[in-house]
Amino acid sequence: MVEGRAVTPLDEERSDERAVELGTVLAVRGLTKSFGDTHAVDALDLDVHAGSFYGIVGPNGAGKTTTLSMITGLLRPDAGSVSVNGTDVWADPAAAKRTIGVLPDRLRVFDRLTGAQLLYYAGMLRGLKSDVVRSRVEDLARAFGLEDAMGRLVSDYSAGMVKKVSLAAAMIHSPRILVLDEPFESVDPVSAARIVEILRTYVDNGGTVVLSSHSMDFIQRVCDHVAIIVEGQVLAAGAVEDVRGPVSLEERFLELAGGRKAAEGMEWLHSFSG
Ligand SMILES: Nc1ncnc2c1ncn2[C@@H]1O[C@H](COP(=O)(O)OP(=O)(O)OP(=O)(O)O)[C@@H](O)[C@H]1O
Repeated sequence: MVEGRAVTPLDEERSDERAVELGTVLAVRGLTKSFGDTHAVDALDLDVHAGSFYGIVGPNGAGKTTTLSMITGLLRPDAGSVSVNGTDVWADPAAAKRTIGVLPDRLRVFDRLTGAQLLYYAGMLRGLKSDVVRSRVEDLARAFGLEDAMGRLVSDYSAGMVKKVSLAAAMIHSPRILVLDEPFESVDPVSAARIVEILRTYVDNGGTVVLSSHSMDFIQRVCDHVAIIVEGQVLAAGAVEDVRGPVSLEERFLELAGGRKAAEGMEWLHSFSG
């Protein structure tokens, strides 16, 4: 645990109401999940304040997707609690999900629909009125640069376009918090810049973004807070400047995740056959 870590015993005693009063939109306590012998998430704590742009980083298999899936009510934890905007996600999933927009990893979308149908369907599922949905679909298509693709089947979209339409679907009900698992994977730099702008405006207006990414540069540039997760535990969390200290976030990450030893013991690779 390093500087900037927000969790104290006092935090743990804090009621959900008090957490909201203090501006904590997401409070995770002791979250745990195993798959057989694999301890994917191990008593993980996390606090995210309203209006944060919060990045979650960690090596492959660190437990990021498992954590985000439990936070968004998609995967039941073995132990621990998640409170979103004062609602316990696993005690009242329906209420919690109303306030969350989610872009899951390895997303399966209804790709036999057109982009417009998919967004319309997402809005109707969220209980919005038909005319509201129609106007939001138009706004989202414009914002994500998908106007020309709205009439085409999602199955014919490129990987980046699927990401964008899925992100648009996650936002249609104006959630208080957006939880995005690797939102920029497969997205071109121009679209990524556009998405960042949309997310920044959302955050500037009081929304909260929690996203996972493998790009330290992106997290350092865009996020105000970061948590480094290794082997299912938070090793460092807090304001990006506090977590990185005098070095770059990438260096700090490599230090904590122990990524410098990888090439040792691979001398045979340089012996070149034939
Ligand atoms: N459904 C599952 N069944 C079995 N093991 C799983 C399952 N989901 C995740 N795991 C295991 O849990 C661990 C954490 O996986 P997770 O997908 O959460 O990592 P991650 O940090 O998102 O990784 P990446 O950066 O590669 O996406 C891994 O060891 C993974 O193999």
